[in-house]
Amino acid sequence: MRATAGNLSARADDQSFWVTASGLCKGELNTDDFLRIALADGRVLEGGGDRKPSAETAIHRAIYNTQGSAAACLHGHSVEAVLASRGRDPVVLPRVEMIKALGVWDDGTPTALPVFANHPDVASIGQAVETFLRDHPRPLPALIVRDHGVTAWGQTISEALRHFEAVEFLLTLLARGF
Ligand SMILES: CSC[C@@H](O)[C@@H](O)C(=O)COP(=O)(O)O
Ligand SMILES: [Zn+2]
Repeated sequence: MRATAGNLSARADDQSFWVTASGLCKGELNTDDFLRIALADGRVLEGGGDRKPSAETAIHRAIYNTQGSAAACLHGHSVEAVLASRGRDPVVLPRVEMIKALGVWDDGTPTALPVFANHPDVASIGQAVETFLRDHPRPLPALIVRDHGVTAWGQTISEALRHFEAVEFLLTLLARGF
């Protein structure tokens, strides 16, 4: 998570979630570096002090508001995500063994990762994500913002990390010409 890129969140209860404060190095976080956000309207409910919530909080909120089972969302940037998201919409993940880490076990399950435009106004990305996830009730547990990076989610932090790492592996295959 180079140069303060990335943001991490976990659902707190059925009304709110914790998200990393904006602009921080993710390798140096402590418990003061998280803010609790209202799912209903994005207001800061707790924590942070002089810190602001992640600039990409709206994307996390869209996921929690549409994926009832999502308890953690992880966002990062990688060279491979930028390369693989260029010229592909959606990004169809290769059906190699690692696809099973995303819960894809048969040929009938689509492996298309939705691609969202990297609008400067992140709220509009969040709106696009919410609209897509409401229209696609059984999506892959991840999405990609073009020229930017992946956000993956899961029912636990560990599962969200597994999904994130699996997507990054599969994007690396595409970026390397698979
Ligand atoms: C290195 S700038 C990256 C940011 O613009 C953003 O994309 C990001 O992932 C981190 O934003 P943040 O507000 O710190 O959560
Ligand atoms: Zn980002």
